[in-house]
Amino acid sequence: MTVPADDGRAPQRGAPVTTTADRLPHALDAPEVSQRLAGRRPAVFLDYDGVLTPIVPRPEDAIMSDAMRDVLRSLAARCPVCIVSGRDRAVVAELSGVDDLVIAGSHGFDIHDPQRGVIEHEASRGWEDLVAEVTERVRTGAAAIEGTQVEPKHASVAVHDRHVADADRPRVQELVDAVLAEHPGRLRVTPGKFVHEIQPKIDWNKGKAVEHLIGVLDLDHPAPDGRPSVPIYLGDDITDEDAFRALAARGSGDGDHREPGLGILVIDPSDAPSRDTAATAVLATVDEVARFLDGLAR
Ligand SMILES: O=P(O)(O)OC[C@H]1O[C@H](O[C@H]2O[C@H](CO)[C@@H](O)[C@H](O)[C@H]2O)[C@H](O)[C@@H](O)[C@@H]1O
Repeated sequence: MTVPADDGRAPQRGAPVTTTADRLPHALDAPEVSQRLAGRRPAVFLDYDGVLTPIVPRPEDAIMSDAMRDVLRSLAARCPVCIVSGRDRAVVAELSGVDDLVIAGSHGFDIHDPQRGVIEHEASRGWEDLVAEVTERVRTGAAAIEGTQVEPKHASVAVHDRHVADADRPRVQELVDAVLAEHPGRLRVTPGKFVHEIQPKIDWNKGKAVEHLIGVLDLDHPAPDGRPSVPIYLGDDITDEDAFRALAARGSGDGDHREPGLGILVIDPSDAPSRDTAATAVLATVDEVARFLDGLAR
């Protein structure tokens, strides 16, 4: 359960506090961030689109810059770094040009560590036939709607409507609704930017994936140099709020002595001032993300 940050009530113990984007401090100079990091080692979880690359009109053009790749390499030499994306894992690896980081693709359903191989979890399998059937259904249905782009993934299928005429957008929604109705209770749609993402209806999300990774990577024990790790998650989408909430809920008392994490929302607050968020701080652009990560790497 979440409670608003400033409604006059004290936050409930264990409940992540939410606020709006326009009230978040800026991560590059927020005492909330520097104090939380002091004497600790960051463990960094990064969304891809809108965080490591700017949002662009076509998904296949979101290629990570050489400068961002250099920043990630420097950071990964100092602390754990994982990419947690809605995209297919192989596509993240290709677009980022990075093959030595942990990547959680398909909204955290498909996790791979270059050292450990595929990281299994409770939602790792069981939905393959459903996703294959739905992908074909969506491909067929979307072919009749000009401007749609279907993106098949390991554990979901996305239908983009950024380039669909406004008059035709309701047809995309109708297609999505029809597909869901054909599989009652078995599918859900996750929100995104001009995209409908159809997934198996399983209690798994980026927040659960991050918690799972914290366990598998042993991040709740001190680093080799003795410092505790502070998990930090940077994301821009509504689906990233699951990760912000998961990190904010840590270390809230009642025997939970884990280091609380930091959520950093990547959004220009003037674009979405009233966006509810469980993040602790904000960065406005991908360039600011690079500066922030570069600071962590030093
Ligand atoms: O979790 P993320 O790594 O942020 O991925 C979220 C979705 O990103 C991609 O779509 C979005 O970015 C595209 C490129 O900038 C843009 O053209 C599109 O309109 C956006 O929706 C990706 O294609 C999706 O599969 C991801 O789920």
